Amino acid sequence: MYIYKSSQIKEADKWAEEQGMTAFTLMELSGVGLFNAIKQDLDIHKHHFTIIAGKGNNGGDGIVLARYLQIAGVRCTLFFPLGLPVSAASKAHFDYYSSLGFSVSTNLPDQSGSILVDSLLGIGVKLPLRENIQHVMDWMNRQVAMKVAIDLPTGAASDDGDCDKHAFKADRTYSLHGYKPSRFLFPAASLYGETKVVEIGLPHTSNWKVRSALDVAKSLTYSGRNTHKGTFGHGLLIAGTKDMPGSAALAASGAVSCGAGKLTVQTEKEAVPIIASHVPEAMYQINPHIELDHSFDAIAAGCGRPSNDKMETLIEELLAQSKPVILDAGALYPRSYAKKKCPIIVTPHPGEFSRMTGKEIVYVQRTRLEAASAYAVENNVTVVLKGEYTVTAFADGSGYVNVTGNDGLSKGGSGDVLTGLILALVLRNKNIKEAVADAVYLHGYCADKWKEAYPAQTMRPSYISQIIAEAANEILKET
Ligand SMILES: NC(=O)C1=CN([C@@H]2O[C@H](COP(=O)(O)OP(=O)(O)OC[C@H]3O[C@@H](n4cnc5c(N)ncnc54)[C@H](OP(=O)(O)O)[C@@H]3O)[C@@H](O)[C@H]2O)[C@@H](O)CC1
Ligand SMILES: Nc1ncnc2c1ncn2[C@@H]1O[C@H](COP(=O)(O)OP(=O)(O)O)[C@@H](O)[C@H]1O
Ligand SMILES: [K+]
Repeated sequence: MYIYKSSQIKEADKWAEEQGMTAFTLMELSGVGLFNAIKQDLDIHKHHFTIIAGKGNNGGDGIVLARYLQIAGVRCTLFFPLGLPVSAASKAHFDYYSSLGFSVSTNLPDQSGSILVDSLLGIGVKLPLRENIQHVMDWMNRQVAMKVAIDLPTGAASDDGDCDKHAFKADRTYSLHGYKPSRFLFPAASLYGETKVVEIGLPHTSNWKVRSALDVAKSLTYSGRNTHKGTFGHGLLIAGTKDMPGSAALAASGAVSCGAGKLTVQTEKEAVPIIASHVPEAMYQINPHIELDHSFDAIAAGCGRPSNDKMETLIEELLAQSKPVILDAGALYPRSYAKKKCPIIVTPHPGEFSRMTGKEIVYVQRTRLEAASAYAVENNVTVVLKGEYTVTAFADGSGYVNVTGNDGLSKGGSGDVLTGLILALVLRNKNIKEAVADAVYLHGYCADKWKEAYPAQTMRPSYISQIIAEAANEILKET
């Protein structure tokens, strides 16, 4: 499924119009698409729909939906509390609707029917909400009904996570043509409820997508013939200290459980027996340097390591060699990647990303897609900006939003496991973009599997590696 900013939707509409697809027709396609999607999800004949429409094209979608519901014999009433439609396509649909003898009102009813549809504002919203609409929103939020938003909940921004305090709190949202970025950006994301995309027949042009099980399955099935441990790559994990051996153990377990052919852990001498007791498959190295002609196929560095001069020296060595490098935790600091000779993947959580970029965490969180993408393009690196709806942004401006994972992962050590998973999949898949996005998906999927069976709080980061096998099986079954 694709993600579109409001400017991209407007461009798509303009392009379609230039090809002869009028705004009136696009609105018809939106309305019929909404009707079909809602009919599929709900027993519409058992409900009474109250549709609250605005003066723009979001309101127009509500008018078309109301017509299809009325024609199907479903109880439906249409209200324009802000006044009658003003946009040309909405006016035309309003006239057609009225010509069929269906009535409308400009006053709010005493109470909503069992389904309340928010068709007030969509991507044309400019926050904050004006006073004239605030009381309408408050009335809508007070109603006891199933609350359904068209395109986006009124009062949520489209392209960032901003929202108004009077915004509509939807149980379900039907988004047209693609998700809007705010679906994945807090606080707006919490207004959407369950969200579905309604196709309206426009071709897809966005290079931002939500990663799906189908995309990931490829990574899990490749095995090959006549293979040996070298086939699946030799990874180097630079992680852990004598005080923090656990991070290295978690990342190493993640890497071997997810398919790394061979793994060497570079760590402090005192940490070796502890890590080895968790990961007997790994080999160990104490020398804290990387030679230019090393024999590893990919390197991950930083888990359980402090940010200090020693780390910076190591990173200079890493940037000078040519194999893919994953940088996490102590390896994440503001620096230039201009002289790098290798593909770089940085995996910050929002706090680390704020430290790397000098931007406030609140700003980072509200603009995660934009902020991660700008950094990836500017520095020619891959960015995995972690958290709920992890954003993976690539140097070519494209990216993925991840929808797997849950609060069971909100525990120290989850990020270390992810680094191990990314290392393993980068070793196995020459397509780094796929490898990174797949690792992020799989990591979250393991947590979702746990949460299906047990309370999220009982999840431990170390379980992720144990769940991978079953999770991989399920992903394959889903596709
Ligand atoms: N390809 C697709 O996906 C297609 C999408 N389509 C649909 O079109 C929708 C976009 O329609 P749009 O551009 O007409 O804007 P829309 O969201 O109706 O808002 C404009 C209205 O909001 C008002 N308003 C704004 N801010 C406000 C505030 N703070 N407080 C109060 N009022 C405020 C503004 O008032 P004004 O500023 O003009 O006075 C104006 O009346 C899109 O979301 C989708 O549903 C399809 O129909 C076609 C194909
Ligand atoms: N509520 C959540 N929903 C989805 N993923 C989450 C959630 N909380 C944490 N995670 C994931 O868990 C991992 C935490 O990483 P990080 O903050 O680096 O932890 P640590 O450094 O302690 O290992 C990230 O992959 C993040 O996306
Ligand atoms: K809406």
